[in-house]
Parts: sequence; C-alpha cells; structure tokens
Amino acid sequence: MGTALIYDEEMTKYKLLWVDPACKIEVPERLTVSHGALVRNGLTDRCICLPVREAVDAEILLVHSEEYLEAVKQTPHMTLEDLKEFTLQYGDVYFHPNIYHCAKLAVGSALQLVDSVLMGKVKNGMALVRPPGHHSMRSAANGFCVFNNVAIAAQYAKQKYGVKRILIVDWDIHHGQGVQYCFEDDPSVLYFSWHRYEHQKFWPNLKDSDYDIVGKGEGAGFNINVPWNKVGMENSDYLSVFCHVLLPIAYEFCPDLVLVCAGFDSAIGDLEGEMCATPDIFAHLTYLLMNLAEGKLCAVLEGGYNLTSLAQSVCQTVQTLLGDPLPPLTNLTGPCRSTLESLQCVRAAHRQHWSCLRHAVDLPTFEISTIRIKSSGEENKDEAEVWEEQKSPEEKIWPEPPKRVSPRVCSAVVLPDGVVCPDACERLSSSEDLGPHLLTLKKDFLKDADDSAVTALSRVFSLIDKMKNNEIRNGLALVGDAAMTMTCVVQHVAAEVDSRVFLVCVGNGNIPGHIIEDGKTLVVQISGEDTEEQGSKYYVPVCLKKGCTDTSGFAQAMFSLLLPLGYQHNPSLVLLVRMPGSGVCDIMWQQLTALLQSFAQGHTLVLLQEDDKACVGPTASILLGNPAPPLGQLPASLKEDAEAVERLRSRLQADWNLLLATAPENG
Ligand SMILES: NCCCNCCCCCC(=O)CS
Ligand SMILES: [Zn+2]
Repeated sequence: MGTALIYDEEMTKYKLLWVDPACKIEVPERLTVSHGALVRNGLTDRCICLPVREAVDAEILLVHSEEYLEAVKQTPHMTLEDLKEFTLQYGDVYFHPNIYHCAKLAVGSALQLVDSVLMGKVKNGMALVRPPGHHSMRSAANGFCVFNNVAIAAQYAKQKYGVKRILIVDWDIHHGQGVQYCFEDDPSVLYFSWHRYEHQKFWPNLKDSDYDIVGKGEGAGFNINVPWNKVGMENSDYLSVFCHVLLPIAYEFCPDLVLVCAGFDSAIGDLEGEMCATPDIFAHLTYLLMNLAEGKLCAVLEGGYNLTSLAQSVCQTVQTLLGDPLPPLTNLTGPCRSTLESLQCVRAAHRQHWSCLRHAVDLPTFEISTIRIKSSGEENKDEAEVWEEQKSPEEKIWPEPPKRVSPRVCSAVVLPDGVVCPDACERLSSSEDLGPHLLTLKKDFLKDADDSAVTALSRVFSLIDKMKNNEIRNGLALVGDAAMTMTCVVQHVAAEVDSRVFLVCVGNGNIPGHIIEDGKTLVVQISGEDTEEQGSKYYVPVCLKKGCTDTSGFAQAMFSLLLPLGYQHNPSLVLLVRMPGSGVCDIMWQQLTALLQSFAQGHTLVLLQEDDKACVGPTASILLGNPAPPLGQLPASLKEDAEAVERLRSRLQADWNLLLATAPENG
C-alpha cells in the first residue's frame, strides 16, 4: 500500500488584503514551495495523489457551531471593509472572499486522507492545506485558522468508522488550543502538543497551554502539554520528549489511528518558533509514530513560515511516509536544562494517569535556565560558537538534509537449505564469492567449526559488506549458533575504522567482555538474568524479573533506554540478536525490529537461532517496511523492573545524557 498526497492549488488562492504585521507571514507561497519541493525531489510521482473535496456543512458542524459556520458563509460576498470589520472579532487571523472556499477544501482534504487510510486504500498520507486549523475553536477563527481540520478529521473518523482511540500529535510550535478545547473531556482522543510558551509570555499566552492542564473529567490524562520555556531547542530536545513522554504514553494508549498536526514552524529558521531543530528531525518524528496504529498515520499541514525549512521538512516527512531510510542525526548534545524541567513537570503531572510513569523517579522542580547539561567530554564552546548561538533567527543557517537513497534490495537473507525465503526477500546465493572471507574466518574466528558454520558466517559477512555499500538496506540470518555468530560479527565490523555497532541482544547469553572494550560497540541486553552489576558505559544489561515475556517492562526499556542510547551512539550497523529461549513475544520482537530501523539508515542485521525459524517470516515482514502490529493497551510494568530501569538510567545518564528526564538538583 502506498502513501497519499493531497494538494490543490486552489488553496493558494487567498491572501492578506490589508496591512496586518501579525498575519503577513501566512502567504500562499507556503503551499507552492512545499509542493514544488516534493515535485522537484520526485516525491509526488511516488505518492498516490488524491483529489481534494469541499467539506459539507455536517462535517464542519462536527466541531463548529451553526452560528459560526453561518457567519463564515457570509464572507465570500463581503466588501473589503466588511471583511476587515468581520476579522476584528477574532484574533491574529484574516479573511478573504475565497478563504471560506479554501477552508472547506482544507477540511475536505483531511477527510479524504482519513477515508483513504481507514478504507485501506493507502498506508498513510499527507495533506498540504491552507488555511491551517489547530487554533480555530467551536465559534471562533484564530491564529490564521478558520475550521479545525484535524479536530474535524478525528470526529469524522470516530463517527464514520467507529474508531475507538485516536492519537493527535501536534508538533507545530504553537499550542493547538482549538484541538485541546474540542477533546479535553474525551478519553478516546489523546492530544499531545509541544509549543513555545516562555511562561505564558508567548502567543497565544494561555494558562491553558501549561503542562498541568491534563484534560477534564473522563478526559483527565488525555491532554498532554509540553511547554518550551526557552527558544533555541534542538533535535535532542525534541527526541527527549518523544522518548520520555510521548512514546511511552502513546504505546500504553494504543491508538487505532494517528493524526498529526504537522506544523513546521518548529523547525530552524522559522521566525515564529525561533527553534534550532533541523528539517531531518521530522523524518524521525514521523517514523517513531509509524509503528502505532499499524502505520495508519494522517499528517495535515498546520504552520511553517520559513519557506526553506518548511519545504525541506515537508520532504523529510513525506519521504519517511514512503518508507525511505532515515537520515543519521549527528551531534545530539542532549536536552537543555529547560527541557529537563518541562519533561519533569509533564511526567509528574501525568504520573497518576499513565502506568508507564507510575514508577518514574521525579525530583522537585527547579528554577529554569537553559544551561546545556554538560555531556561527557563536551569542550567549552569557543567564542565563535557562542556568537553563532546568539545570532538572531533569520540569520540561522543549516546544512541541506542528506540524500536518503533506498538500496536496490531491501532485505537479503541467509537461510539454511530447506528454509523457505520469505516473499520479497533476496536470498544470498550460495555461489556468492566467499573466498577471501573463508581464509580469515578459519584463521581468526572458527578454529574447529564445521564447514557449514564457516559458510554461514562468511555469508553473514557478505550481508554486512552489502549493507556497507548500501546495496541492501538490512539482512536476516538463521544460524546454528547465534551467540558465536554475534561475537564474530562484532569483531569483524569493529575492525573497520569508522564503524560503530549497536548490539541489541534479547534473551540470556553471555556477552564476551572484549567486544565492548574499544568503545565502538554499545551493547544492550534485555533478559531475565540479573546481571546488573556487570554494567558499564558500553554494556547495558536490562534485567526484567519476568524475563522478556513482560511486554510492559520491555516496552519501557525500549523507549526510555534503547532509543536514547541508540540515537546518541549513532551506529553504522545495528545488530539485533534473538537468543534461543528468550521468551520475547513476536509482536514485541517486531516492534523492537521496527524501532531499531531509526538508526544506521536502516542497516539492521538480525540473527536468529536455527530453531527459531518460525520467526523468519514475522521478522522479514518488518525488515521489508511493513508496520509492526499493536502491542495492545499496556498494563503497568513491575515496580522492581521499572526501578531497575531507572537505576540503569541514573547510572548511565552522565555518559549518555539523552537518557536524562529530570533536571539534576545541583546548578
Ligand atoms: N499579537 C502579537 C503577535 C502574535 N503573532 C501571532 C501569530 C499567530 C501564529 C499562528 C500560527 O502560526 C498558526 S500555526
Ligand atoms: Zn504554528
């Protein structure tokens, strides 16, 4: 199934007709440059372009009042003076004779997207619309918004398809108060928004946007506000909030549909947001949401006013929806103090509502500052760098996002004879030239192994070479001895200069100490064995009391440990090993396999033990880019497991500060 793209140039045919400094940034070019960039990058050709349609009254009335709709209906016939007069009753928004028509198209686009995803015609999609929607309220236009496109889409999905739980993620830099008000007492819609707040000093200056506004009545806990109290937030800050707040709660909520208020004024260069996150962060934010709701994700454009970063961010988002490999995120320096403060406050406010936060250790909140938490070995910024940071936003410069090339072959497999090769995978042919490997293998790795083991290992090494040359994206091998193969692979890869391995070992089995000495290999082992005291900076043993069968504990370790560590290690290869008898359930395994594709541009090598051959199909499905099935609504994890994970995080966070989720007590 493909990716839908909805766009129509009719939505560019309205603009500001008078002088209003607050509104002049909302221009038609926002849509033309976004769509133009998609065309230029060959992305529109790869999407399923769906036609727009006008929303009908009944759909708009799912969220808005009749009097408001009737009032907006009058605007096409108004004179310029009437339009100005009409506009005065609302805030930071303007009207135009054609804006009602465009607002109906914007809603209709969102509904077309929901229809095509929920009817299974497409996997996911994006709607490029204006006017945006997330600020508009039941009876008021606001913040360039006329009708609340995404709020209407959520009500529509519930009413027409009986969708039980909907997650709305609003990564726009402004608080979508219109969405919040619409669902604040509705436990079937979980609304998450981060937004520039600066202690209520930033527009729309609402107390309702603060972290302690969690929803009302039945909806308590289903509204998450993450305030940014400083500008200049970077990729690390955004990732921290996803890892330590959004993803754990979203997985516990287990939505049937994900809607994104995809505003890009949260990207670097935008004068409204004044943030420093780069366009490629949206590739990752999109991907991290794609393993919820079995990939049913509808992204609808909201804000975004720097035409360069807007176009780049839209392309990054659509490329991920299409399944292209993710770009590496470099120099993640960890969250700043202000972010940690917000993280801590949000987690504390939601602790009573979400079991994933129940055992979280939260310290009292502290005064806010943006002193960046010293990551280990961070040299003091020199004069030039400090000056760079103090430049005003419009002079910000950032590198063009890297090209994201999909290899010709997605998944290659090494399987013993007699094991069927999964559809769409490519079997490494036995005639593969194994010569050069064999000799080194025999000498270095396998003194007394039999020929079949040597052949298998040489084929595994071929998989790695093909990933290095980007001939294949990922690989899967069914081997006689997973542990031995794992050790050989790590040694083989570590021998290369700029290689870094992220080894994720699921199940019991001892990891030979020498493979973690060089600092190039980071090992996370999730098992039921209590090996906590052997931990070090590069060896992270996660012990789950009930072993890997415990979905909640496993999931918590995935988000609050594995993801931050993986991002900060920034590996060139991910090695995922399923030890025999691990007990991990297939869906958890699939979710883990999917999540690990965030790293190393998807270069994941999965090792399975021969008697786990039933795993080959489910694993291959994920490696081929299919979404992982839902884990179901997650119960609370065991107290001792949660505490063990917290102990690990506090031991490791000095070295890996993406693990931080609370502001340290000292200054
Ligand atoms: N009244 C003082 C100036 C405040 N500027 C308001 C700008 C509204 C932004 C709305 C937006 O970007 C939607 S995503
Ligand atoms: Zn915005």
